[in-house]
Amino acid sequence: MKVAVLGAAGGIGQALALLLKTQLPAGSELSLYDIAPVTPGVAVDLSHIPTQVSIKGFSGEDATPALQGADIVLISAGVARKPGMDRSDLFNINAGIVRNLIEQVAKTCPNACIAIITNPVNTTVAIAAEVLKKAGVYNKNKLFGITTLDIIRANTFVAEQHGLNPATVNVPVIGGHSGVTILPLLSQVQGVSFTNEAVENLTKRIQNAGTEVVEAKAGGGSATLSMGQAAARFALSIIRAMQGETNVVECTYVEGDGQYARFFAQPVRLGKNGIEERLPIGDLSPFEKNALDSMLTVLKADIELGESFINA
Ligand SMILES: NC(=O)c1ccc[n+]([C@@H]2O[C@H](COP(=O)([O-])OP(=O)(O)OC[C@H]3O[C@@H](n4cnc5c(N)ncnc54)[C@H](O)[C@@H]3O)[C@@H](O)[C@H]2O)c1
Ligand SMILES: O=C(O)C[C@H](O)C(=O)O
Repeated sequence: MKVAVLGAAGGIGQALALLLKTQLPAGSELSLYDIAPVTPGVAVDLSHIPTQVSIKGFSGEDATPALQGADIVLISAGVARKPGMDRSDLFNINAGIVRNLIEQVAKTCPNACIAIITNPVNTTVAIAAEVLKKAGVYNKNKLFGITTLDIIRANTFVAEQHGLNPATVNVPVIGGHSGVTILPLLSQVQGVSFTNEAVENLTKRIQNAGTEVVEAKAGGGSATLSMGQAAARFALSIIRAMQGETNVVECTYVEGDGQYARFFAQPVRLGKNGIEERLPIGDLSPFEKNALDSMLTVLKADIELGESFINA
């Protein structure tokens, strides 16, 4: 199993690489790429951790050497938010970075599972899909936007509020990964009930949690460590499913049947070839139905922006 991390010298990339070096199955290969010259050094640093995971680092303009033979490509290359910015403000820089990297993935490891962290995720995943389509190698079962950070935040906040062990809480989060498009389904949390006021407040906090970190870091970037953990969990789930474990389910932003929007975050069952089954979002409360209806204009516009970036 070979996992490539693109953007590996960044805040997320380094945290993610550390978690993968210590948690990937024995015999795996970890390949780190970033435009930053420090990247081979990050790999040397991690290589001193005694695990049965081999690691190499690559820098410069060409990602190809890092991508040769990759089964999974995780992309966090790009710029992060500063206070006062929305994720959509990152589009101008990150759209071109994702396009360029996906073109190289399409040529070098077209059968890999590709998971995108780079914001704005609602749009960068659409960009990736269109680049892969143009190259004739798009497989909608192997392209993911990572929204796991929304799930782990929701689990943490619910557990804190109700005095529970967060490891036992599972909040499905659907829609997309920005503002109102992030919709936690609190009505589906087993064994916990919420007042209407608590649902509104918690939903807002989960939607705003990225901004909470951006403001707390005061110009020093956005979530990196929690995102490293979220991306590692998602990557390890893909790997467990590829290696034959059954019933591995994660919420992730994927191309589905288009019932709500072309791309939509929903639970999926992972398998040997990426998505095995897109699972239903289940019953929604009146609050959640209303929130779902109201997010769709924003989500569809985010997706169209990505599609037209490639096809215009
Ligand atoms: N999906 C999510 O839930 C989520 C959560 C947190 C952050 N993010 C996003 O992840 C991205 C990265 O965040 P970060 O905090 O790691 O930022 P960072 O600035 O710390 O790291 C980004 C890295 O990308 C590299 N890079 C830039 N252009 C590149 C290119 N063309 N090729 C290869 N590497 C390139 C930089 O050298 C840097 O090392 C941002 O867009 C951020 O908004 C997403
Ligand atoms: O909020 C950001 O800009 C980064 C990320 O999308 C997050 O949710 O923390």
